[in-house]
Amino acid sequence: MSAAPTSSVGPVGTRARGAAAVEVTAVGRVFGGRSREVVALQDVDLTVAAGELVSLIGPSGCGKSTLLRLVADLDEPTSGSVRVFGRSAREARLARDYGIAFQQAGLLPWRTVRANVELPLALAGTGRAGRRERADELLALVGLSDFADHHPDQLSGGMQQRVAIARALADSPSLLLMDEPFGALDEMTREHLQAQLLRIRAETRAAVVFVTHSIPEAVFLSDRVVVMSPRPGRIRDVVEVAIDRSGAAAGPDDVGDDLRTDAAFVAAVAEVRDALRRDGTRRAADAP
Ligand SMILES: Nc1ncnc2c1ncn2[C@@H]1O[C@H](COP(=O)(O)OP(=O)(O)OP(=O)(O)O)[C@@H](O)[C@H]1O
Repeated sequence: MSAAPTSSVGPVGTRARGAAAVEVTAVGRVFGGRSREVVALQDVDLTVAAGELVSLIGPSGCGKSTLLRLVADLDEPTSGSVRVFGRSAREARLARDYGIAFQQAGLLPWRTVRANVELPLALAGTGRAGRRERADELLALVGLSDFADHHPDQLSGGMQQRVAIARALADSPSLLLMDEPFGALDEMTREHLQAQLLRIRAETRAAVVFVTHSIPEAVFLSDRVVVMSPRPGRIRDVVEVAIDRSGAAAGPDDVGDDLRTDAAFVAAVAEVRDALRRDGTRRAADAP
């Protein structure tokens, strides 16, 4: 694997003023040796503005997770470049520019639920009282206040995932990278957390890159839905979602029902579905 150069524009390690949250330029990622090459991504260009919420959707194996991992500096591109707030993905990771919530909750089993949520704050040097207050606030948000002193193995998979989401939000990151974070949850919890994500995003103005298999989820959450094609993974279509979310997720019990029945929502769902079908990726829409 040869990595792309990761030198920064501007002073090393500083966030470029006015820079996009994510700027992916001509990125390719090839796995394996010459005889068994898998071209997971090819010629991918994607810009996510500060504060924008962009979903990636496409059939299994089209490279959604790979793209997210490149942004998170968990992997390096074979070609092209990835920049986060104007600096390299590595510098952004070291500066804790983003929070991550992936399919696997990835909690530390020896720490309590609260201590897991507090972890990013501890790394950031937040004092004990501040950490506890923020963790308890986030655990209330994801409906787990009663489990703060439990350990992860005492929780269901869905509950563990909610802890991971709370942890990703702990340090109020400017960018959230989320890989099917609600995939394992029951429908009611999923809709609740989708609505809360909109609310959190409105409050924090964080940019979000969100991988999902669900067309309604992508449309409900996103300013733009990026439709990817099967291998080699490329961006084939971008659907703008111009729905008015100002009334969505008004309170903790709101699940965004008004938005989900809105004519513009229904039309956008149809548009994304058409885009997936045009690309011959009918299997992508496997969620309600
Ligand atoms: N570490 C790796 N080594 C070899 N091949 C890999 C590796 N990671 C991913 N791939 C391959 O790259 C392609 C893209 O995988 P990726 O996980 O990004 O797809 P995806 O769109 O997220 O899939 P899903 O929707 O099923 O999660 C697949 O063909 C996968 O087998």
